[in-house]
Amino acid sequence: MSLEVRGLVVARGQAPVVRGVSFSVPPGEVTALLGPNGAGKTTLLEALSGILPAQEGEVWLFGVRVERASRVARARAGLAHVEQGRAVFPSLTVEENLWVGARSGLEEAFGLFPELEKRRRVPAGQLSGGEQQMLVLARALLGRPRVLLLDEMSLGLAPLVVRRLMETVERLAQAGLAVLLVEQFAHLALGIARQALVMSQGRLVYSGPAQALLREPGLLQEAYLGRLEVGA
Ligand SMILES: Nc1ncnc2c1ncn2[C@@H]1O[C@H](COP(=O)(O)OP(=O)(O)OP(=O)(O)O)[C@@H](O)[C@H]1O
Repeated sequence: MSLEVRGLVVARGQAPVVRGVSFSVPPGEVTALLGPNGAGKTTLLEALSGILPAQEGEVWLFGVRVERASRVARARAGLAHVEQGRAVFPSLTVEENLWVGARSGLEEAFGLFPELEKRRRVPAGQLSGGEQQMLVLARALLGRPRVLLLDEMSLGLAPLVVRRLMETVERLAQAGLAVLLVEQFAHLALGIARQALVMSQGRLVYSGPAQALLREPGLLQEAYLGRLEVGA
């Protein structure tokens, strides 16, 4: 397994927001992490990448325990986290934004996103929302991660643009990456995922094949409402 999580508890202030979550993310596929607003998905990703501390539980990256390791150490171990919010440096050009990430790998990034190559000397603030998201993703990939955490890339983007991003995510997984994808467009996420996890009120209420949720929309609805047991 690329990433393994056991009994993870994470708090915001005094209140536990992630309450004993266990799952694993294998290489070479997308695992979708779904759930209603406030379920704890962002908090979970932040604890995985070391932005927030874990109160209890274990996080394993390629067989090494990292729940007390720094953010930088986890990044060095192969973890990349694309946070919510699409933060680019607006006054820097596309190229300069990528140089902030690394000095090499630019052509690879442009291979993945030809849209960006055409606009490499344009200030990132002038890009469309979709192009900015491609830039953020390209920057995360410059470090050649082996595990990729993606938090709601689609926020505020048109469905067509989201589809384009999902296709790229699918290709990245096919090339060997382990992807944990938090996504509001549940059907698009399930369409490229093998496994799905659904969180509700800090707990995992579904953990199983993505296809099962796609085939039975009622199941997804029940999971969102927190009426399913894990593994259902
Ligand atoms: N910075 C914060 N300080 C205190 N509480 C927070 C903070 N951010 C989130 N919370 C609370 O933690 C809980 C989980 O929020 P989180 O953002 O992790 O959920 P989410 O599933 O990612 O939802 P969303 O889709 O809205 O981002 C919510 O009850 C939220 O109100």
